[in-house]
Amino acid sequence: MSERVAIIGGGKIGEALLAGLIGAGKPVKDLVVAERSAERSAELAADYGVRVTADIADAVEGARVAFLAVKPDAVEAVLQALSVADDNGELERITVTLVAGIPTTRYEAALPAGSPVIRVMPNTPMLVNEAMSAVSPGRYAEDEQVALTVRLLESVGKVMVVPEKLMDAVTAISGSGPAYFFLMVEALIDSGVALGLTRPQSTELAVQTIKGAGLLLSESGLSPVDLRAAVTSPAGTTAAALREFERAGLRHAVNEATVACAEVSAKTARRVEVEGSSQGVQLGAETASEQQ
Ligand SMILES: NC(=O)C1=CN([C@@H]2O[C@H](COP(=O)(O)OP(=O)(O)OC[C@H]3O[C@@H](n4cnc5c(N)ncnc54)[C@H](O)[C@@H]3O)[C@@H](O)[C@H]2O)C=CC1
Ligand SMILES: O=C(O)[C@@H]1CCC=N1
Repeated sequence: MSERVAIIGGGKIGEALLAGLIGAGKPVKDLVVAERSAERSAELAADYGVRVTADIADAVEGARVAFLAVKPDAVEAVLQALSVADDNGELERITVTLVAGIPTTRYEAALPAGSPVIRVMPNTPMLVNEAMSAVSPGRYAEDEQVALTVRLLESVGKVMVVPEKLMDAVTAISGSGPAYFFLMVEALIDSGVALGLTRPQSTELAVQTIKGAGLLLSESGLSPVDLRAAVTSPAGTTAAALREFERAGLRHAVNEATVACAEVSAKTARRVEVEGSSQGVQLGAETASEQQ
């Protein structure tokens, strides 16, 4: 892993990628972060010993891969900076976007003709090398460039290659998914306190339970249905709890939540375009709906 990697945007997901790559053995000298917030830059430089610059062109100079980890509404400014950055000569730079909802066609329209673009939907467990990342190659990305991107992402978790039309669904399951489980654990901790546990007791019980349940699911090879059945004794305590979840419409809530998430993802490119044009920002020619 000697390729130089630039991360543009040192926020939550940019830091997760940075921490994950360093944890996986990527030398800090091969990493650079472009971050516009001075406060955030100082934090990242102090915590990871990585070079941080506010200048995107400086960050991507000589980089084999440029990961984009800014919010969707900052993408256009980053693309403008990238389009004026020197090309890498022989070394073709791969633009790997971690941004939700903006299609590869948008980047391809703004970058020099034929630039390889790869869209990725990661998640924050990348911080502990347990990411789930879905990868969709753009039309100019070559197999070797996809393989390099997959290899980098595999060093911080699991990777699945999917057609780009599935990215909204992926975002609704794994991209935003960690938040659903954190909400569940939050509610479980509060419930434990209401039942008489101290908050530290309830937190330890709930956190170890979600960790153990996740490991059991991923390592046993059994389905969630079988594992749930194994916990549920006839006329027992679990059956009483599950009946209340069903009565409250948990499955329906999960379904509605993921549909809402996917819809926001699908509308992101159009929203950014409308907001950008109302602020006089020019975006690339193609929209998400043209691409899908
Ligand atoms: N947070 C998450 O769980 C996930 C986020 N994503 C995607 O990752 C992207 C970033 O999300 P977060 O890390 O949560 O946001 P964030 O707001 O924590 O980080 C964005 C960072 O980009 C920096 N930035 C903005 N414009 C810049 C520029 N022109 N040059 C340099 N730095 C610039 C900001 O100062 C900020 O530190 C989003 O597009 C989101 O859709 C994808 C999967 C999961
Ligand atoms: O909430 C968001 O928009 C981002 C994308 C996936 C996870 N977080």
